[in-house]
Amino acid sequence: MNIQIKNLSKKYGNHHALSQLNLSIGSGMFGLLGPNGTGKTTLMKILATLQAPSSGEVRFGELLLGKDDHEIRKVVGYLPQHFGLYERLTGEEFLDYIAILKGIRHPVHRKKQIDAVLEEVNLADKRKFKIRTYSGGMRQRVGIAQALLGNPQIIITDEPTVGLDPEERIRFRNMLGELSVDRIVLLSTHIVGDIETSCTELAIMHAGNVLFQGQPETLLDRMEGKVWTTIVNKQESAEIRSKKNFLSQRTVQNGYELRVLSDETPIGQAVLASPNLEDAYMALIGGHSIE
Ligand SMILES: Nc1ncnc2c1ncn2[C@@H]1O[C@H](COP(=O)(O)OP(=O)(O)OP(=O)(O)O)[C@@H](O)[C@H]1O
Repeated sequence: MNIQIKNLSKKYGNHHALSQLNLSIGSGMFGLLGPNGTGKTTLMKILATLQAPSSGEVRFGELLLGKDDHEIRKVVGYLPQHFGLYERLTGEEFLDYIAILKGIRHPVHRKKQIDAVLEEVNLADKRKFKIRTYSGGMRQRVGIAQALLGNPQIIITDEPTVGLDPEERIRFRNMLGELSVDRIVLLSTHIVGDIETSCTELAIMHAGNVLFQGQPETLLDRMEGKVWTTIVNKQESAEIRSKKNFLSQRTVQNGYELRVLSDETPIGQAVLASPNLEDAYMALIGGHSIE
């Protein structure tokens, strides 16, 4: 299974949320990275058949969005950004309810699937606990469990790591990584760290467009020799930060460590740094082309 998106556009009134977007998504974990308001949720909703595009084409293998939506819903599991859980139900009861809504009618089939998904998200031992007792990470794992019911080939998650503490975030990402071994897992996020450690491929989105699609390593290769770091005082820092090639700043013991984008030494004492994904993200979002 793969997803082919061609010239996809979505307008809300006069606002272009997506503009002629092209993406090709194969199996594995695919990260969709972009600032808030950039159109990620709109794209996820379109892929989950919850919203129609204004124009363009989306194919899931042979299935065409808009024509084969009933079939597409069987191959797609979706964890929305704002996901309501029934606090009074146990994890198991909630999944049973969703399984019925998904049309898994036979109680034996339902039980088998619920057992399997609870194992997959590592919640089997908490199945009899009420959802109101679950931590943020456990709630997101129930969210993935419901998306997995029906055994879809594609799992779409919209900003699933927001609100998780660092440990939960890492565990959650690892779990998505395991699920992506034999599926497409789409992870939308504005957190660079989510992508850095877990995605085999990524797209960087900004203002309804895709600025880059490919492997994280490709992006890092393109940044090689262009990222410089320098330690400066407060006044120098303010000066550099006002320039277009400024990437990021970190407070250190003897001042501020700045990272800047440049084809040659930007200032005397700057040294060449090993580029990271955040550098690439900041450069692309800042309007620099990285070829
Ligand atoms: N139903 C709507 N009507 C009008 N404008 C909308 C609607 N939904 C989204 N938008 C606008 O479209 C743009 C893209 O929104 P979208 O929610 O897809 O972005 P996003 O990248 O997912 O951001 P966030 O993480 O904040 O949800 C935003 O400017 C948003 O205000």
